[in-house]
Amino acid sequence: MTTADAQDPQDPQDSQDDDLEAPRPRLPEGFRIEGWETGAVIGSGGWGTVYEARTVADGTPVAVKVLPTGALGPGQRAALGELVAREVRFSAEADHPHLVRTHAVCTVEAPELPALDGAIALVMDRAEASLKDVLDAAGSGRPIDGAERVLRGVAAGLAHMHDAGWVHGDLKPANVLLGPGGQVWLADFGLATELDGTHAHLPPLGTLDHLPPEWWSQRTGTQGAVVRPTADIWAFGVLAHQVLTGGLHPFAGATARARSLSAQSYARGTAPLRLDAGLTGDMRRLIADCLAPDHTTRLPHTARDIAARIEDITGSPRRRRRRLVPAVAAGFVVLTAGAVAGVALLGGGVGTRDDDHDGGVSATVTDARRPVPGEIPADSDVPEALRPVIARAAHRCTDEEITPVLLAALIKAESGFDTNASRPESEEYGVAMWTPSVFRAWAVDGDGDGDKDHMSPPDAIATMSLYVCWLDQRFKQAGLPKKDLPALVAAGYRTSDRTVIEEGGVPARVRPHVDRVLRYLAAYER
Ligand SMILES: Nc1ncnc2c1ncn2[C@@H]1O[C@H](COP(=O)(O)OP(=O)(O)OP(=O)(O)O)[C@@H](O)[C@H]1O
Repeated sequence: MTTADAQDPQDPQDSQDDDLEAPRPRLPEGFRIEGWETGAVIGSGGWGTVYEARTVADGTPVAVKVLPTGALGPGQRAALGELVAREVRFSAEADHPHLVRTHAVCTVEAPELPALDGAIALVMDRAEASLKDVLDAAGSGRPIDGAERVLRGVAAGLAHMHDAGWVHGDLKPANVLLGPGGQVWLADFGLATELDGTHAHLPPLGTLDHLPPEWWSQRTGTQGAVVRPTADIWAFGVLAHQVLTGGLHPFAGATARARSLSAQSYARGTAPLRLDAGLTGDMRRLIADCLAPDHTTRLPHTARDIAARIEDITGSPRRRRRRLVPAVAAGFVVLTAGAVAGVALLGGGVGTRDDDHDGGVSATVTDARRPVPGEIPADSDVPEALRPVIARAAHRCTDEEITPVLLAALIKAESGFDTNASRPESEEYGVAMWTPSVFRAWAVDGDGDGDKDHMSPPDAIATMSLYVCWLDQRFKQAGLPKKDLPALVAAGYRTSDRTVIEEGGVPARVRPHVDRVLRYLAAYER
Protein backbone atom coordinates (compact mmCIF):
# COMPACT_ATOMS: atom_id res chain seq x y z
CA MET A 1 0.00 0.00 0.00
CA THR A 2 2.67 2.42 0.90
CA THR A 3 6.27 2.10 0.04
CA ALA A 4 9.23 3.10 2.10
CA ASP A 5 11.44 5.76 0.57
CA ALA A 6 13.90 4.27 -1.84
CA GLN A 7 16.58 5.86 -3.92
CA ASP A 8 16.22 5.94 -7.67
CA PRO A 9 19.41 6.53 -9.63
CA GLN A 10 17.31 8.01 -12.44
CA ASP A 11 15.45 10.35 -10.20
CA PRO A 12 16.60 13.97 -10.34
CA GLN A 13 15.70 14.37 -6.70
CA ASP A 14 17.82 11.44 -5.69
CA SER A 15 20.68 12.31 -7.98
CA GLN A 16 20.69 15.70 -6.31
CA ASP A 17 21.65 13.80 -3.18
CA ASP A 18 24.40 12.01 -5.11
CA ASP A 19 25.80 15.38 -6.03
CA LEU A 20 26.07 16.14 -2.37
CA GLU A 21 28.51 13.27 -2.04
CA ALA A 22 31.04 15.12 -4.24
CA PRO A 23 34.03 16.29 -2.19
CA ARG A 24 33.67 19.84 -0.98
CA PRO A 25 36.18 22.15 0.59
CA ARG A 26 35.96 21.89 4.39
CA LEU A 27 36.96 24.14 7.21
CA PRO A 28 39.47 22.49 9.56
CA GLU A 29 38.35 21.73 13.12
CA GLY A 30 39.03 24.64 15.44
CA PHE A 31 38.63 27.24 12.67
CA ARG A 32 37.57 30.63 14.07
CA ILE A 33 34.71 32.59 12.53
CA GLU A 34 34.39 35.73 14.60
CA GLY A 35 33.30 34.56 18.09
CA TRP A 36 32.73 30.91 17.13
CA GLU A 37 34.97 27.90 16.58
CA THR A 38 33.97 25.13 14.16
CA GLY A 39 34.13 21.39 14.82
CA ALA A 40 33.02 18.32 12.87
CA VAL A 41 30.80 18.46 9.80
CA ILE A 42 27.15 17.65 10.50
CA GLY A 43 26.05 17.41 6.89
CA SER A 44 25.77 19.15 3.55
CA GLY A 45 22.85 20.57 1.62
CA GLY A 46 22.33 22.04 -1.81
CA TRP A 47 24.20 25.22 -1.04
CA GLY A 48 26.68 24.51 1.70
CA THR A 49 27.90 22.54 4.68
CA VAL A 50 26.73 22.61 8.29
CA TYR A 51 29.33 22.30 11.07
CA GLU A 52 29.16 21.68 14.77
CA ALA A 53 30.57 24.78 16.47
CA ARG A 54 30.78 26.45 19.87
CA THR A 55 30.83 29.95 21.18
CA VAL A 56 34.42 30.70 22.18
CA ALA A 57 33.40 32.84 25.15
CA ASP A 58 31.31 30.25 27.00
CA GLY A 59 31.33 27.02 24.98
CA THR A 60 27.62 27.24 24.02
CA PRO A 61 27.01 24.73 21.22
CA VAL A 62 25.82 26.15 17.93
CA ALA A 63 25.69 25.02 14.32
CA VAL A 64 27.31 27.02 11.54
CA LYS A 65 26.08 26.74 7.98
CA VAL A 66 28.84 27.76 5.57
CA LEU A 67 27.76 28.80 2.09
CA PRO A 68 30.74 29.20 -0.25
CA THR A 69 30.38 31.88 -2.91
CA GLY A 70 33.74 31.62 -4.71
CA ALA A 71 32.78 29.12 -7.42
CA LEU A 72 29.39 30.66 -8.12
CA GLY A 73 28.58 32.63 -11.21
CA PRO A 74 27.04 36.07 -10.77
CA GLY A 75 23.47 34.75 -11.12
CA GLN A 76 24.02 31.99 -8.58
CA ARG A 77 25.71 34.42 -6.22
CA ALA A 78 22.71 36.72 -6.40
CA ALA A 79 20.34 33.78 -5.79
CA LEU A 80 22.36 32.67 -2.78
CA GLY A 81 22.46 36.20 -1.43
CA GLU A 82 18.70 36.34 -1.72
CA LEU A 83 18.22 33.02 0.08
CA VAL A 84 20.47 34.12 2.92
CA ALA A 85 18.80 37.49 3.19
CA ARG A 86 15.43 35.77 3.42
CA GLU A 87 16.63 33.28 5.99
CA VAL A 88 18.16 35.97 8.18
CA ARG A 89 15.27 38.36 7.86
CA PHE A 90 12.81 35.63 8.54
CA SER A 91 14.69 34.39 11.58
CA ALA A 92 14.91 37.89 13.02
CA GLU A 93 11.23 38.62 12.50
CA ALA A 94 9.70 35.28 13.31
CA ASP A 95 11.02 34.63 16.78
CA HIS A 96 9.21 31.49 17.93
CA PRO A 97 10.02 28.41 20.04
CA HIS A 98 9.38 26.11 17.06
CA LEU A 99 11.52 27.98 14.53
CA VAL A 100 15.28 27.57 14.64
CA ARG A 101 17.09 30.81 15.46
CA THR A 102 19.87 32.32 13.39
CA HIS A 103 22.07 34.27 15.81
CA ALA A 104 24.49 35.88 13.38
CA VAL A 105 25.62 36.07 9.79
CA CYS A 106 29.39 36.32 9.29
CA THR A 107 31.90 36.19 6.46
CA VAL A 108 34.55 33.48 6.46
CA GLU A 109 38.05 34.92 6.16
CA ALA A 110 40.35 32.16 4.98
CA PRO A 111 42.88 33.34 2.40
CA GLU A 112 44.67 29.99 2.80
CA LEU A 113 41.45 28.18 1.72
CA PRO A 114 40.48 30.10 -1.43
CA ALA A 115 37.34 27.98 -2.02
CA LEU A 116 35.94 29.10 1.34
CA ASP A 117 37.36 32.59 1.55
CA GLY A 118 34.46 35.05 1.56
CA ALA A 119 31.87 32.33 2.25
CA ILE A 120 28.75 33.31 4.16
CA ALA A 121 28.37 31.67 7.61
CA LEU A 122 25.03 31.45 9.40
CA VAL A 123 25.31 30.78 13.14
CA MET A 124 22.27 28.88 14.43
CA ASP A 125 20.93 26.92 17.40
CA ARG A 126 22.39 23.44 17.20
CA ALA A 127 20.04 20.49 16.86
CA GLU A 128 20.89 16.91 17.81
CA ALA A 129 19.30 15.40 14.74
CA SER A 130 16.90 16.16 11.96
CA LEU A 131 13.54 14.45 11.63
CA LYS A 132 14.93 12.83 8.48
CA ASP A 133 17.70 11.18 10.54
CA VAL A 134 15.07 9.83 12.93
CA LEU A 135 12.83 8.54 10.14
CA ASP A 136 15.77 6.93 8.37
CA ALA A 137 16.58 5.01 11.54
CA ALA A 138 12.95 4.14 12.38
CA GLY A 139 11.31 0.80 11.75
CA SER A 140 8.45 1.42 9.37
CA GLY A 141 4.87 0.79 10.35
CA ARG A 142 5.03 2.41 13.80
CA PRO A 143 5.08 6.04 14.88
CA ILE A 144 8.50 7.39 15.75
CA ASP A 145 9.26 8.09 19.41
CA GLY A 146 7.75 11.42 20.39
CA ALA A 147 5.62 11.49 17.23
CA GLU A 148 2.91 13.61 18.81
CA ARG A 149 5.37 16.14 20.22
CA VAL A 150 7.03 16.45 16.82
CA LEU A 151 3.72 16.98 15.04
CA ARG A 152 2.59 19.53 17.60
CA GLY A 153 5.84 21.45 17.20
CA VAL A 154 5.86 21.41 13.41
CA ALA A 155 2.22 22.45 13.23
CA ALA A 156 2.72 25.26 15.76
CA GLY A 157 5.80 26.53 13.92
CA LEU A 158 3.98 26.45 10.61
CA ALA A 159 0.93 28.21 12.06
CA HIS A 160 3.19 30.94 13.40
CA MET A 161 4.87 31.34 10.00
CA HIS A 162 1.58 31.57 8.15
CA ASP A 163 0.12 33.98 10.68
CA ALA A 164 3.21 36.14 10.21
CA GLY A 165 2.60 36.13 6.46
CA TRP A 166 5.29 33.67 5.37
CA VAL A 167 5.22 30.41 3.42
CA HIS A 168 7.91 27.85 4.25
CA GLY A 169 7.91 26.35 0.78
CA ASP A 170 10.29 23.48 1.55
CA LEU A 171 8.75 21.68 4.50
CA LYS A 172 10.24 18.18 4.70
CA PRO A 173 11.78 15.96 7.41
CA ALA A 174 15.32 17.26 6.68
CA ASN A 175 14.09 20.72 7.57
CA VAL A 176 12.64 19.76 10.93
CA LEU A 177 15.36 19.86 13.57
CA LEU A 178 15.21 18.20 16.96
CA GLY A 179 16.98 20.03 19.76
CA PRO A 180 18.87 18.51 22.69
CA GLY A 181 16.02 19.21 25.10
CA GLY A 182 13.35 17.70 22.88
CA GLN A 183 12.73 20.97 21.04
CA VAL A 184 11.18 20.82 17.60
CA TRP A 185 12.36 23.53 15.22
CA LEU A 186 11.46 24.28 11.65
CA ALA A 187 14.57 25.18 9.72
CA ASP A 188 15.81 26.22 6.33
CA PHE A 189 13.81 29.27 5.56
CA GLY A 190 15.85 29.79 2.42
CA LEU A 191 12.68 29.23 0.51
CA ALA A 192 10.47 31.02 2.94
CA THR A 193 9.23 34.20 1.47
CA GLU A 194 6.69 36.76 2.44
CA LEU A 195 3.17 36.23 1.25
CA ASP A 196 2.16 38.55 -1.48
CA GLY A 197 -1.60 38.58 -1.17
CA THR A 198 -2.37 34.90 -1.12
CA HIS A 199 0.78 33.39 -2.51
CA ALA A 200 4.49 33.82 -2.94
CA HIS A 201 6.75 33.23 -5.90
CA LEU A 202 9.53 30.77 -5.36
CA PRO A 203 12.09 29.24 -7.62
CA PRO A 204 11.19 25.66 -8.58
CA LEU A 205 13.34 23.97 -5.98
CA GLY A 206 11.36 22.19 -3.29
CA THR A 207 11.32 18.46 -2.84
CA LEU A 208 9.33 16.11 -5.03
CA ASP A 209 8.14 14.05 -2.10
CA HIS A 210 6.49 16.97 -0.39
CA LEU A 211 5.29 19.04 -3.34
CA PRO A 212 1.52 19.35 -3.79
CA PRO A 213 0.05 17.85 -6.95
CA GLU A 214 -1.02 21.23 -8.32
CA TRP A 215 2.63 22.28 -8.43
CA TRP A 216 3.06 20.22 -11.58
CA SER A 217 0.28 21.90 -13.49
CA GLN A 218 1.17 25.45 -12.49
CA ARG A 219 2.88 27.63 -14.97
CA THR A 220 6.37 28.56 -13.94
CA GLY A 221 7.05 32.13 -14.93
CA THR A 222 10.23 34.12 -14.68
CA GLN A 223 9.60 34.60 -10.99
CA GLY A 224 9.37 30.87 -10.43
CA ALA A 225 6.43 28.76 -9.31
CA VAL A 226 3.59 30.07 -7.20
CA VAL A 227 3.76 28.62 -3.72
CA ARG A 228 0.86 29.19 -1.38
CA PRO A 229 0.34 28.29 2.27
CA THR A 230 -1.72 25.32 1.08
CA ALA A 231 1.51 23.84 -0.34
CA ASP A 232 2.90 23.78 3.21
CA ILE A 233 -0.32 22.12 4.38
CA TRP A 234 0.11 19.37 1.79
CA ALA A 235 3.74 18.91 2.84
CA PHE A 236 2.62 18.72 6.47
CA GLY A 237 0.13 15.96 5.55
CA VAL A 238 2.90 13.91 3.92
CA LEU A 239 5.24 14.55 6.85
CA ALA A 240 2.58 13.64 9.44
CA HIS A 241 1.96 10.35 7.65
CA GLN A 242 5.69 9.65 7.67
CA VAL A 243 6.03 10.51 11.37
CA LEU A 244 3.10 8.28 12.34
CA THR A 245 4.20 5.30 10.26
CA GLY A 246 7.96 5.35 10.78
CA GLY A 247 8.63 6.93 7.40
CA LEU A 248 5.98 5.56 5.02
CA HIS A 249 4.99 8.01 2.32
CA PRO A 250 1.21 8.25 1.83
CA PHE A 251 1.51 7.65 -1.89
CA ALA A 252 2.76 4.38 -3.32
CA GLY A 253 5.91 4.20 -5.38
CA ALA A 254 9.51 3.09 -5.08
CA THR A 255 10.90 6.46 -6.16
CA ALA A 256 10.10 10.07 -5.42
CA ARG A 257 8.92 10.50 -9.00
CA ALA A 258 6.64 7.45 -8.82
CA ARG A 259 5.16 8.69 -5.56
CA SER A 260 4.60 12.08 -7.08
CA LEU A 261 2.78 10.46 -10.03
CA SER A 262 0.60 8.51 -7.58
CA ALA A 263 -0.25 11.78 -5.84
CA GLN A 264 -1.16 13.35 -9.15
CA SER A 265 -3.43 10.40 -10.08
CA TYR A 266 -5.17 10.81 -6.77
CA ALA A 267 -5.56 14.55 -7.34
CA ARG A 268 -7.06 13.88 -10.81
CA GLY A 269 -9.57 11.54 -9.24
CA THR A 270 -8.25 8.43 -10.94
CA ALA A 271 -7.01 6.80 -7.73
CA PRO A 272 -8.28 6.91 -4.17
CA LEU A 273 -6.34 8.14 -1.17
CA ARG A 274 -4.94 5.08 0.58
CA LEU A 275 -3.56 6.10 3.94
CA ASP A 276 -1.84 3.62 6.19
CA ALA A 277 -4.39 1.42 7.91
CA GLY A 278 -2.67 1.78 11.30
CA LEU A 279 -3.56 5.46 11.69
CA THR A 280 -6.19 6.43 14.23
CA GLY A 281 -9.41 7.91 12.89
CA ASP A 282 -8.60 11.43 14.07
CA MET A 283 -5.17 11.43 12.48
CA ARG A 284 -6.51 9.89 9.29
CA ARG A 285 -9.04 12.64 8.91
CA LEU A 286 -6.47 15.30 9.66
CA ILE A 287 -3.97 13.91 7.15
CA ALA A 288 -6.70 13.45 4.55
CA ASP A 289 -7.67 17.11 5.00
CA CYS A 290 -4.06 18.21 4.57
CA LEU A 291 -3.89 16.04 1.46
CA ALA A 292 -7.06 17.47 -0.07
CA PRO A 293 -6.43 17.15 -3.79
CA ASP A 294 -6.08 20.78 -4.79
CA HIS A 295 -5.39 24.24 -3.50
CA THR A 296 -9.07 25.18 -3.22
CA THR A 297 -10.21 22.15 -1.27
CA ARG A 298 -7.17 22.44 1.01
CA LEU A 299 -7.76 26.13 1.65
CA PRO A 300 -10.16 25.74 4.63
CA HIS A 301 -7.54 23.69 6.48
CA THR A 302 -5.28 26.44 7.69
CA ALA A 303 -2.10 25.77 9.64
CA ARG A 304 -3.72 27.37 12.70
CA ASP A 305 -6.67 25.00 12.39
CA ILE A 306 -4.40 21.98 11.88
CA ALA A 307 -2.28 22.98 14.89
CA ALA A 308 -5.41 23.27 17.06
CA ARG A 309 -6.69 19.89 15.90
CA ILE A 310 -3.35 18.26 16.66
CA GLU A 311 -3.36 19.79 20.12
CA ASP A 312 -6.82 18.37 20.62
CA ILE A 313 -5.98 14.92 19.28
CA THR A 314 -2.71 14.62 21.14
CA GLY A 315 -3.55 16.67 24.25
CA SER A 316 -2.43 15.57 27.66
CA PRO A 317 -3.27 11.95 28.55
CA ARG A 318 -5.71 13.20 31.18
CA ARG A 319 -7.56 15.30 28.65
CA ARG A 320 -7.48 12.42 26.19
CA ARG A 321 -8.95 9.99 28.68
CA ARG A 322 -11.86 12.25 29.30
CA ARG A 323 -12.70 12.53 25.64
CA LEU A 324 -15.33 10.00 24.69
CA VAL A 325 -15.02 8.76 21.19
CA PRO A 326 -17.91 7.76 18.97
CA ALA A 327 -17.53 4.12 18.36
CA VAL A 328 -18.94 1.02 16.83
CA ALA A 329 -22.07 -0.62 17.95
CA ALA A 330 -22.50 -1.59 21.53
CA GLY A 331 -20.79 -4.58 22.92
CA PHE A 332 -17.80 -5.14 20.67
CA VAL A 333 -14.37 -3.91 19.93
CA VAL A 334 -13.03 -2.42 16.73
CA LEU A 335 -9.69 -3.79 15.74
CA THR A 336 -7.08 -1.50 14.32
CA ALA A 337 -5.08 -2.34 11.24
CA GLY A 338 -2.95 -5.38 11.50
CA ALA A 339 -5.45 -7.27 13.62
CA VAL A 340 -8.60 -8.50 11.96
CA ALA A 341 -9.46 -11.84 13.36
CA GLY A 342 -11.48 -12.19 16.47
CA VAL A 343 -14.22 -10.30 18.17
CA ALA A 344 -13.96 -9.56 21.85
CA LEU A 345 -17.28 -9.17 23.49
CA LEU A 346 -17.43 -6.52 26.12
CA GLY A 347 -20.32 -5.52 28.27
CA GLY A 348 -22.09 -2.21 27.78
CA GLY A 349 -20.71 0.91 29.33
CA VAL A 350 -18.49 3.72 28.23
CA GLY A 351 -14.90 3.35 27.13
CA THR A 352 -12.19 5.45 25.55
CA ARG A 353 -10.05 5.21 22.50
CA ASP A 354 -6.38 4.51 22.87
CA ASP A 355 -4.88 7.12 20.60
CA ASP A 356 -1.40 5.70 20.95
CA HIS A 357 -0.39 3.30 18.24
CA ASP A 358 0.47 0.17 20.09
CA GLY A 359 -0.20 -2.05 17.12
CA GLY A 360 -2.86 -3.85 19.07
CA VAL A 361 -6.48 -3.36 19.79
CA SER A 362 -7.84 0.13 19.74
CA ALA A 363 -10.81 -0.38 21.98
CA THR A 364 -13.79 1.77 21.24
CA VAL A 365 -16.75 0.82 23.28
CA THR A 366 -20.04 2.58 23.27
CA ASP A 367 -22.89 2.92 25.59
CA ALA A 368 -25.10 -0.02 24.71
CA ARG A 369 -28.20 2.12 24.83
CA ARG A 370 -27.03 4.61 22.23
CA PRO A 371 -26.27 3.28 18.74
CA VAL A 372 -23.62 5.39 17.02
CA PRO A 373 -24.56 6.83 13.62
CA GLY A 374 -22.98 4.88 10.80
CA GLU A 375 -21.92 1.96 12.98
CA ILE A 376 -23.54 -1.48 12.87
CA PRO A 377 -26.27 -1.77 15.52
CA ALA A 378 -25.92 -4.57 18.04
CA ASP A 379 -29.28 -6.11 17.16
CA SER A 380 -28.72 -6.22 13.39
CA ASP A 381 -28.59 -9.31 11.20
CA VAL A 382 -24.94 -8.69 10.26
CA PRO A 383 -23.00 -11.84 11.24
CA GLU A 384 -20.86 -11.12 14.29
CA ALA A 385 -17.70 -12.41 12.69
CA LEU A 386 -18.09 -9.94 9.83
CA ARG A 387 -18.82 -6.87 11.95
CA PRO A 388 -15.25 -5.92 12.88
CA VAL A 389 -14.14 -6.72 9.35
CA ILE A 390 -16.77 -4.40 7.90
CA ALA A 391 -16.15 -1.67 10.47
CA ARG A 392 -12.43 -1.73 9.89
CA ALA A 393 -12.84 -1.71 6.12
CA ALA A 394 -15.24 1.26 6.25
CA HIS A 395 -12.90 3.23 8.52
CA ARG A 396 -10.17 2.93 5.90
CA CYS A 397 -12.13 5.41 3.82
CA THR A 398 -11.96 8.98 5.03
CA ASP A 399 -15.09 10.05 3.15
CA GLU A 400 -17.94 10.34 5.62
CA GLU A 401 -20.49 8.64 3.36
CA ILE A 402 -18.68 5.31 3.51
CA THR A 403 -19.87 3.95 6.83
CA PRO A 404 -19.98 0.42 8.23
CA VAL A 405 -23.76 0.33 7.77
CA LEU A 406 -23.49 1.33 4.12
CA LEU A 407 -20.96 -1.46 3.51
CA ALA A 408 -23.16 -3.89 5.45
CA ALA A 409 -26.20 -2.91 3.35
CA LEU A 410 -24.22 -3.32 0.12
CA ILE A 411 -22.93 -6.74 1.18
CA LYS A 412 -26.38 -7.88 2.26
CA ALA A 413 -27.80 -6.88 -1.11
CA GLU A 414 -24.91 -8.53 -2.95
CA SER A 415 -24.64 -11.88 -1.20
CA GLY A 416 -26.89 -11.91 1.86
CA PHE A 417 -23.60 -12.22 3.84
CA ASP A 418 -22.93 -15.60 2.24
CA THR A 419 -19.14 -15.87 2.17
CA ASN A 420 -19.37 -18.64 -0.44
CA ALA A 421 -21.85 -16.89 -2.71
CA SER A 422 -21.38 -17.62 -6.37
CA ARG A 423 -23.04 -16.44 -9.57
CA PRO A 424 -20.99 -18.11 -12.32
CA GLU A 425 -23.18 -16.78 -15.15
CA SER A 426 -22.03 -13.24 -14.36
CA GLU A 427 -18.67 -14.33 -12.90
CA GLU A 428 -19.37 -12.92 -9.43
CA TYR A 429 -18.10 -14.65 -6.32
CA GLY A 430 -17.75 -14.35 -2.58
CA VAL A 431 -19.34 -12.18 0.08
CA ALA A 432 -18.79 -8.95 -1.91
CA MET A 433 -19.58 -10.60 -5.27
CA TRP A 434 -16.37 -9.62 -6.94
CA THR A 435 -15.64 -10.43 -10.55
CA PRO A 436 -12.07 -11.77 -10.17
CA SER A 437 -10.56 -9.65 -12.96
CA VAL A 438 -12.06 -6.45 -11.52
CA PHE A 439 -11.06 -7.47 -8.01
CA ARG A 440 -7.44 -7.85 -9.10
CA ALA A 441 -7.31 -4.24 -10.26
CA TRP A 442 -8.30 -2.95 -6.81
CA ALA A 443 -7.30 -5.77 -4.50
CA VAL A 444 -6.45 -5.04 -0.88
CA ASP A 445 -4.88 -7.58 1.47
CA GLY A 446 -7.48 -7.05 4.21
CA ASP A 447 -6.28 -9.80 6.54
CA GLY A 448 -2.59 -9.13 6.02
CA ASP A 449 -1.82 -12.74 5.09
CA GLY A 450 0.23 -11.69 2.06
CA ASP A 451 -2.45 -12.83 -0.34
CA LYS A 452 -5.33 -10.98 -2.03
CA ASP A 453 -8.23 -13.35 -2.45
CA HIS A 454 -11.73 -12.36 -3.56
CA MET A 455 -13.14 -15.32 -1.57
CA SER A 456 -11.55 -14.15 1.68
CA PRO A 457 -14.12 -11.91 3.45
CA PRO A 458 -11.51 -9.49 4.88
CA ASP A 459 -9.86 -9.08 1.44
CA ALA A 460 -13.16 -8.84 -0.43
CA ILE A 461 -14.69 -6.35 2.03
CA ALA A 462 -11.57 -4.18 2.35
CA THR A 463 -11.41 -4.04 -1.44
CA MET A 464 -15.10 -3.19 -1.63
CA SER A 465 -14.52 -0.33 0.79
CA LEU A 466 -11.62 1.00 -1.26
CA TYR A 467 -13.64 0.78 -4.45
CA VAL A 468 -16.79 2.43 -3.10
CA CYS A 469 -14.62 5.09 -1.45
CA TRP A 470 -13.26 5.89 -4.88
CA LEU A 471 -16.76 5.84 -6.42
CA ASP A 472 -17.93 8.24 -3.72
CA GLN A 473 -15.06 10.63 -4.52
CA ARG A 474 -15.75 10.37 -8.25
CA PHE A 475 -19.43 11.19 -7.83
CA LYS A 476 -18.67 14.12 -5.58
CA GLN A 477 -16.18 15.45 -8.10
CA ALA A 478 -18.78 15.02 -10.84
CA GLY A 479 -21.10 17.26 -8.81
CA LEU A 480 -23.80 14.60 -8.23
CA PRO A 481 -26.09 15.43 -5.28
CA LYS A 482 -24.56 14.59 -1.92
CA LYS A 483 -27.82 13.23 -0.51
CA ASP A 484 -27.93 10.60 -3.28
CA LEU A 485 -24.41 9.28 -2.69
CA PRO A 486 -25.40 5.99 -0.97
CA ALA A 487 -27.73 5.17 -3.88
CA LEU A 488 -25.14 6.25 -6.44
CA VAL A 489 -22.41 4.20 -4.80
CA ALA A 490 -24.70 1.14 -4.77
CA ALA A 491 -25.45 1.73 -8.46
CA GLY A 492 -21.77 2.29 -9.27
CA TYR A 493 -20.81 -0.97 -7.58
CA ARG A 494 -23.30 -2.82 -9.83
CA THR A 495 -22.42 -0.91 -13.02
CA SER A 496 -19.47 1.51 -13.15
CA ASP A 497 -18.58 5.05 -12.21
CA ARG A 498 -18.86 6.08 -15.86
CA THR A 499 -22.33 4.68 -16.35
CA VAL A 500 -23.65 6.48 -13.28
CA ILE A 501 -21.98 9.78 -14.17
CA GLU A 502 -23.13 9.60 -17.80
CA GLU A 503 -26.70 8.87 -16.75
CA GLY A 504 -26.50 11.55 -14.06
CA GLY A 505 -27.97 9.20 -11.46
CA VAL A 506 -29.05 5.61 -10.78
CA PRO A 507 -29.54 3.70 -14.08
CA ALA A 508 -33.04 2.22 -14.32
CA ARG A 509 -31.79 -1.34 -14.76
CA VAL A 510 -30.18 -1.38 -11.30
CA ARG A 511 -32.92 0.57 -9.57
CA PRO A 512 -34.44 -2.52 -7.81
CA HIS A 513 -31.02 -3.49 -6.46
CA VAL A 514 -30.32 0.07 -5.30
CA ASP A 515 -33.71 0.27 -3.59
CA ARG A 516 -32.88 -2.92 -1.72
CA VAL A 517 -29.59 -1.43 -0.50
CA LEU A 518 -31.37 1.73 0.64
CA ARG A 519 -33.97 -0.32 2.50
CA TYR A 520 -31.31 -2.33 4.34
CA LEU A 521 -29.40 0.87 5.08
CA ALA A 522 -32.49 2.55 6.52
CA ALA A 523 -33.12 -0.47 8.74
CA TYR A 524 -29.54 -0.38 10.10
CA GLU A 525 -29.74 3.35 10.63
CA ARG A 526 -33.05 3.38 12.40
N1 LIG B 1 21.00 24.07 13.16
C1 LIG B 1 21.35 22.83 12.88
N2 LIG B 1 21.74 21.96 13.84
C2 LIG B 1 22.10 20.70 13.57
N3 LIG B 1 22.06 20.18 12.32
C3 LIG B 1 21.66 20.98 11.31
C4 LIG B 1 21.29 22.33 11.52
N4 LIG B 1 20.94 22.88 10.34
C5 LIG B 1 21.07 21.91 9.43
N5 LIG B 1 21.51 20.76 10.00
C6 LIG B 1 21.77 19.50 9.33
O1 LIG B 1 22.83 19.70 8.40
C7 LIG B 1 22.59 19.01 7.19
C8 LIG B 1 22.65 19.96 6.02
O2 LIG B 1 21.63 20.94 6.17
P1 LIG B 1 21.25 21.98 5.05
O3 LIG B 1 20.19 22.85 5.59
O4 LIG B 1 22.49 22.62 4.53
O5 LIG B 1 20.76 21.07 3.89
P2 LIG B 1 19.41 20.25 3.63
O6 LIG B 1 18.28 20.88 4.35
O7 LIG B 1 19.72 18.81 3.92
O8 LIG B 1 19.26 20.42 2.07
P3 LIG B 1 18.82 21.72 1.25
O9 LIG B 1 19.08 22.93 2.11
O10 LIG B 1 19.64 21.66 0.05
O11 LIG B 1 17.35 21.50 1.02
C9 LIG B 1 21.24 18.33 7.35
O12 LIG B 1 21.47 17.00 7.76
C10 LIG B 1 20.58 19.09 8.46
O13 LIG B 1 19.69 18.25 9.17
